[in-house]
Amino acid sequence: MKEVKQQMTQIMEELTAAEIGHQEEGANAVASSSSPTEEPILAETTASEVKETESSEKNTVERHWDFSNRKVIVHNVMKFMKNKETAKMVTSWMKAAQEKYPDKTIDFEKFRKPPQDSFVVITMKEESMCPLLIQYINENKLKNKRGYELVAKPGAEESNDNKKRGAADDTEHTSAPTSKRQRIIDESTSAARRPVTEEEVQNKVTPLWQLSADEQKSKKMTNMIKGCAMKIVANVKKRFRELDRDKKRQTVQLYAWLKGDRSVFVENIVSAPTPLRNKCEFNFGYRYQFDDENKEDAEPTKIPAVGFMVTGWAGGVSRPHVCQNIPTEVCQLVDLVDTFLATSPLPPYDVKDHVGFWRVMTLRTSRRTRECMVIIQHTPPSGGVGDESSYAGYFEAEQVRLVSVLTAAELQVPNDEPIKVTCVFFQEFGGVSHPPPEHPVQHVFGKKTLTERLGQCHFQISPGAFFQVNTEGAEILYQMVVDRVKEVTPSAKDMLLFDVCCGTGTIGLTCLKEGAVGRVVGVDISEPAIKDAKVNAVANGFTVRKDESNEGDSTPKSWDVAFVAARAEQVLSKEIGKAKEENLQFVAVVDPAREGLHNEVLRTLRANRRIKRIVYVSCNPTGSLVQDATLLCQPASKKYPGNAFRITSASPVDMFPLTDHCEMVMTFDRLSEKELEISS
Ligand SMILES: C[S@@+](CC[C@H](N)C(=O)[O-])C[C@H]1O[C@@H](n2cnc3c(N)ncnc32)[C@H](O)[C@@H]1O
Repeated sequence: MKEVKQQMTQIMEELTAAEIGHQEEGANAVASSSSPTEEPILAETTASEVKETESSEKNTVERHWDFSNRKVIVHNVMKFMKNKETAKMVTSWMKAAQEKYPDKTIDFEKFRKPPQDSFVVITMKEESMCPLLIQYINENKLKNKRGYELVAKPGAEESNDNKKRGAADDTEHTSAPTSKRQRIIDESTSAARRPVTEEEVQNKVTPLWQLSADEQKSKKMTNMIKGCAMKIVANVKKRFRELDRDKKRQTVQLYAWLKGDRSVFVENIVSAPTPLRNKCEFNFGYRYQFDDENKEDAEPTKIPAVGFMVTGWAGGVSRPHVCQNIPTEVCQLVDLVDTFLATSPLPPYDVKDHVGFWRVMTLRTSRRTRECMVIIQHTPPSGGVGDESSYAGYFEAEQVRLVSVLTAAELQVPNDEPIKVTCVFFQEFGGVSHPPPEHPVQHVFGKKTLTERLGQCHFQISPGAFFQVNTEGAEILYQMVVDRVKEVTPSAKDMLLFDVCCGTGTIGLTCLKEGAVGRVVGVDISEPAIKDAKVNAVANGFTVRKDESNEGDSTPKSWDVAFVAARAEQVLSKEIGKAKEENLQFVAVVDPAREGLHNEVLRTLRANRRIKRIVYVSCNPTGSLVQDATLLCQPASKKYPGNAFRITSASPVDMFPLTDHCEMVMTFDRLSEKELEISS
């Protein structure tokens, strides 16, 4: 504790307000097309160009990809679209997204559309606009002219692979366009190819693998203090200054809690006892074997395989065995699938040219319940996007053969009985990028869910439902939430918990089981997760509220839990309204995805005075948590009414040892009228 306080003081001294302010994105390196005959490869068009002259077909060639946090990539757009046509399409998305989120500003700065590729990269004016555009495109299931669904993703997510492809890609893109199949052949025989080293795999998957546990903790602590806690304080103070400048408003004095040096004290980080993941995702592709690595123009042998694609398609697939966060039973399954692929007539899917069959393998394992779920994603047997091949003749036989390989396996686990595969799903996906979580799966073997034990509860998990990826870490995280909820409980039975973004109901049900609250209302956008949550409630001994759509249901009137499958921003206010009819106190736990909470959810939480405490579990503490915390703590406004909150605890939990990620449990307590009083 002392150590952390010293660290905090030191950082406070080092850091000026300017340093923790918003960092502007670096300028893009853009070079003009050198030759008029050269095929313009990466056309970039700014929003002002679109607005000023729609007819402008100005193309420039960008030497380097720039995938910063303000970028959105939309896959499955038509190839060879004219610049004017692309501009029209992008502008129409902005307009529609703006209509959907009228209280936000959504606009883009520029876009790039490589003519022969089926994606467009859009640079938004601000980072916060990206999730809104992504949400609009993905949720509305926009389609291209051929009827393929568009898939929008944050540019940052695709940055690493593409950045690492770097120079090789530039060369390839600036040469004359070649046919898809020719390019595959060229690639596979490229003399420039080299084997990806084990160190590169570790650097990509577990970037902190060379640091000791203490060094990792110290690095993450600094990030949580500088990149999260201090940023929030700086942002809230900035809001006060802005209000001060706004003459129309009454001046609001800085709240007392923001005045000290240590407005937010960050507790010492607690780490998961093991880095092992319970969910691993691998790509199908080729492993390149070099018989003579020393030979300059050595040509590799292509071996179909499943594993990590750490340097993009060109680098091939690498074995995950060197990564310390991948359990041994998972590596054994990877080996088995590699052996299967060696004799499979169906090729791995080429993520670059969108041909081939086997795409992604997802494994979920539980060492506690000894279960293992396998999900195999593949292109439609009739061929994927732009793929003229047909795999239908082989698919059924190969499916049967793979299932029998998987289910015959006895996966050895240290000091325990072997684990067997308990369920297998296939997932047909014809899009270019990743399917959304609700994309259907086809059950082909065994159980339909995986069961995991956490604390005193057990949970069933469907293929499309979210579940924390580090079981032991999740137990620590949830206990922390239970403790924070218990702190405000005068009498647990009178306390109702709103579990916002509840997934399979884990947090709410754990709080109920631990006697921290008397009732839970959980909301999650994912239907499979909510179905699981309802089953989990009953399996753990609780009564589920009668579903209003299910008239004649014999569920008793008194209930312990209600789980609602909907967007939190659409139903939270209504659910709070219903709960107000009963004489209960409220506490909220929010655990959103990386984009953070929708503004409507933040507004609802602020406006409802009965919510005195919010426990915020964040997987993006230096990003969306900073924004959301600022909105909860800034002075009341028309848009965000209700007494502000203050941060009363900030506890980092390292759920992802060896990686840069860290989870934060932050407690927000509502300021009383007295605490809001103007003080000088
Ligand atoms: C980080 S997970 C947390 C799940 C759960 N609390 C747990 O610990 O397992 C985030 C959850 O937010 C859900 N989600 C995403 N957007 C949402 C929205 N707009 N409304 C409600 N839930 C949402 C996802 O389906 C996912 O289950």
